[in-house]
Amino acid sequence: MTGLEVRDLTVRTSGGRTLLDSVSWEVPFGGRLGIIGESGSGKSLTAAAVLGLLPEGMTATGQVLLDGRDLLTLGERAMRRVRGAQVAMVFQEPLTALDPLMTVGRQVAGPLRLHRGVSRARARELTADLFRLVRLDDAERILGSYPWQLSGGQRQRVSLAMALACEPRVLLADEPTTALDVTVQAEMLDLLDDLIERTGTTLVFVSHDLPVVARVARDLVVMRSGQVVEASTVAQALEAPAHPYTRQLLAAARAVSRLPQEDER
Ligand SMILES: Nc1ncnc2c1ncn2[C@@H]1O[C@H](COP(=O)(O)OP(=O)(O)OP(=O)(O)O)[C@@H](O)[C@H]1O
Repeated sequence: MTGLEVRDLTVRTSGGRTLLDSVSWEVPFGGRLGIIGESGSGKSLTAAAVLGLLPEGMTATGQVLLDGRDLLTLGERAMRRVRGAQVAMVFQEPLTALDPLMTVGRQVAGPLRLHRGVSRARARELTADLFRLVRLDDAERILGSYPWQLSGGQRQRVSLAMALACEPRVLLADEPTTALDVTVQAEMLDLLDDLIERTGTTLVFVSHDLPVVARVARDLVVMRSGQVVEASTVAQALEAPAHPYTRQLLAAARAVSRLPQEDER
């Protein structure tokens, strides 16, 4: 398949605990997959395994096929070329991804120079373009700002710009809007939706929040205790969830009334 395919991905701790148990899913290039599940279900570990960033001591078996090439077999050097350039990631809390001691302009320009081999001046221009792309007003000022000088929403836009800098084929987003307030969250999701649409980037969006996933994803994988319990489309899961756990997630989302009730749709 041309796309990203995870096949029988199993992750164990050095103590032999199985954290991911034969996880399989696929997303074609240009597709949008949402991975949903409660805290501890294995969503973040799945993303980490795809990027070759599992914590020390954990081992992964199975396959992570990007356009048919198994990323699990690559060494660290080869994986570093995949990360950022082919599969990029946006994290829940941008402060963990951003260096507090470096201006955000330099943090985005750095990988651009590395991966695209452009001059310092060109990298700065491209970074300003990216900041405008993620709708950061006053891109010039923001280039010279440190992460702590920006709002949470601005920081998340910067990390999105950083992730998109090398025009990755796949964008992995791990709860990228959870730390934001509801209005900023909605703006970020609209922005992400628009950018994905325009650039044709493949999206894998990880969240515990079904309404959020429903906004940006088309296909859906539901995880529980390290396993995939349901794989369908978002529309189908909202219409007729097959697994009791998916029904539970749906009921919980409807209880906080951010999804239409059945009789309203
Ligand atoms: N470094 C680690 N060492 C040992 N166990 C871990 C480690 N990281 C995660 N786990 C365990 O792996 C399981 C899956 O964790 P994971 O972080 O992938 O869940 P999640 O679905 O992303 O949850 P959340 O929504 O809270 O981020 C959990 O049981 C967790 O306790």
